[in-house]
Amino acid sequence: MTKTKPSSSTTNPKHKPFQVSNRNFNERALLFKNVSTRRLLSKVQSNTETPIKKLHLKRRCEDATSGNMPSLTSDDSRRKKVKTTLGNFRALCGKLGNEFTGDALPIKVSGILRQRGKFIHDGKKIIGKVSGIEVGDKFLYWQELNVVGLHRQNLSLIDHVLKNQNLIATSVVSCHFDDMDDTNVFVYTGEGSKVSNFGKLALMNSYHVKNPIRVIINFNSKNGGDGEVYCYYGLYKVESIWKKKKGKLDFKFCLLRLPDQKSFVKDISNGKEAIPICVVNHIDSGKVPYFQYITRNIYPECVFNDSSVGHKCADQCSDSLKCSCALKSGGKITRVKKNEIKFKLQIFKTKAKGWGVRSENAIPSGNFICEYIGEIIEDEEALKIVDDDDKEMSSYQPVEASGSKEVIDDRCDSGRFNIDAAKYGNVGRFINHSCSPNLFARNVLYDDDVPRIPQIMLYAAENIPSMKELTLDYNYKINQVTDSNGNLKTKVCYCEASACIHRLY
Ligand SMILES: C[S@@+](CC[C@H](N)C(=O)[O-])C[C@H]1O[C@@H](n2cnc3c(N)ncnc32)[C@H](O)[C@@H]1O
Repeated sequence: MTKTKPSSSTTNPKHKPFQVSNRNFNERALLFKNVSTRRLLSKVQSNTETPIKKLHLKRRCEDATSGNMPSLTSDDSRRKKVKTTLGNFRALCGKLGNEFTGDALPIKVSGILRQRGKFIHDGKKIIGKVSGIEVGDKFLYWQELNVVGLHRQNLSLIDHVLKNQNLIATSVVSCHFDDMDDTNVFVYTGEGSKVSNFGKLALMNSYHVKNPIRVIINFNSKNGGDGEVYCYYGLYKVESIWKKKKGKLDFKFCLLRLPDQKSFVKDISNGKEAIPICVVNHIDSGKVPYFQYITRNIYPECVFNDSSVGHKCADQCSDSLKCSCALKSGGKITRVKKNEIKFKLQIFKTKAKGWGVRSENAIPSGNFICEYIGEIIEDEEALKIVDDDDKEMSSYQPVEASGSKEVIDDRCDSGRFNIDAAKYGNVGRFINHSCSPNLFARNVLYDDDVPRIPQIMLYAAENIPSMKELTLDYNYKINQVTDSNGNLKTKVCYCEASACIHRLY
């Protein structure tokens, strides 16, 4: 995912607000003088007092429909239709996945569905809510947005329509998720080849018209093989426009979320977990430090180069007494089919330990909570991280698979693996240590993963009431943690358990 510096403030001195005069944007210029939009936009005047006038553009275009108009089909049945259509889309993708790859696959599938007349609201560009779609809905392909009528462009990030002779924006797709510290304010930078000048004009007009615009955020993971997810954030209106540099086509549009919509909690997993993971902070104004959310471990190169690495038991590890991997972990290897989070986990700010994790649902003992995911690193690297741990509360001690030193060894040349979740990780990276933990860790082999290096799965060790912090025993040995120079390191434990030994290590 492209990471940009958060820039939610509309008072950034670098980006002065600009206003345009009607003279610079008129249909005559666009239609008859063959003046390019670029040239027109370059005439945008900064710092004029004239309010932005509506930009007119005559073009043959289908007429706009309001999504809020009562429709013959009820919203419920439309929703069912949306779900069925998306189900069909994904089933077809699965079917044709061997014949078509990359972008060709969803394009092919969308072509088939169009031929079959399966597009919802086909031919209509809706302004406002699209019946059958709800805030928080996720889409796996750009083309799915088109099929359900949420965003009718296959190439452009800004969709638009002619309404009363004005070209106005109907929806925007953005990859700049990091601009959204607060989901009520959305700063759209509108950069890149997929933002047409018509799109920008439409957004400018929407500033004047104040029509609702659908905002769709694209989470694109480059690591961890998690693919793309598009999430519908709801309806917004253009509140202000900022011009970055005089004479250039660089604009920022500040969009505000419209009231009276389903409340929306930012999901720190970016839609990658089946159940969204929200962040709450009732302690201070601190934000969760940046990391990339992944749902699969990232393995070092040596794992793939070394054919001896990875589990190769002919009997698929069915006998833990014979299996070498299981023997290495004291016969403790478990097999699981799926590592999907089933409980509504929440990341929250604790009083003394930085961020922690709790569940909004009560968790019965023995249930799977989550995997501890990150980058698999070797011991030497892990030492460097121990060196860094004093710098800030939310630094990450690498967690050894199983938490005990004897378990996983001889995988890479230099020995054991540790999991470092500092740059890449999942919700597991926020689970704190307790001397009386309510979770326990197990090494498991994951059925479909190659190579089969054990992964760390976390389970409930007892019945856990809702909103109680989930904790783990980090299993550090007191007076045995040293930095890379061999100096002994200590850390105070703030777990507050009656059995607390007051030292983490
Ligand atoms: C895996 S992270 C856990 C999430 C972390 N609290 C955060 O804010 O991101 C481990 C770090 O959390 C802190 N921590 C976890 N449990 C703790 C405890 N019982 N007492 C003090 N600090 C703790 C330590 O700084 C430790 O290095």
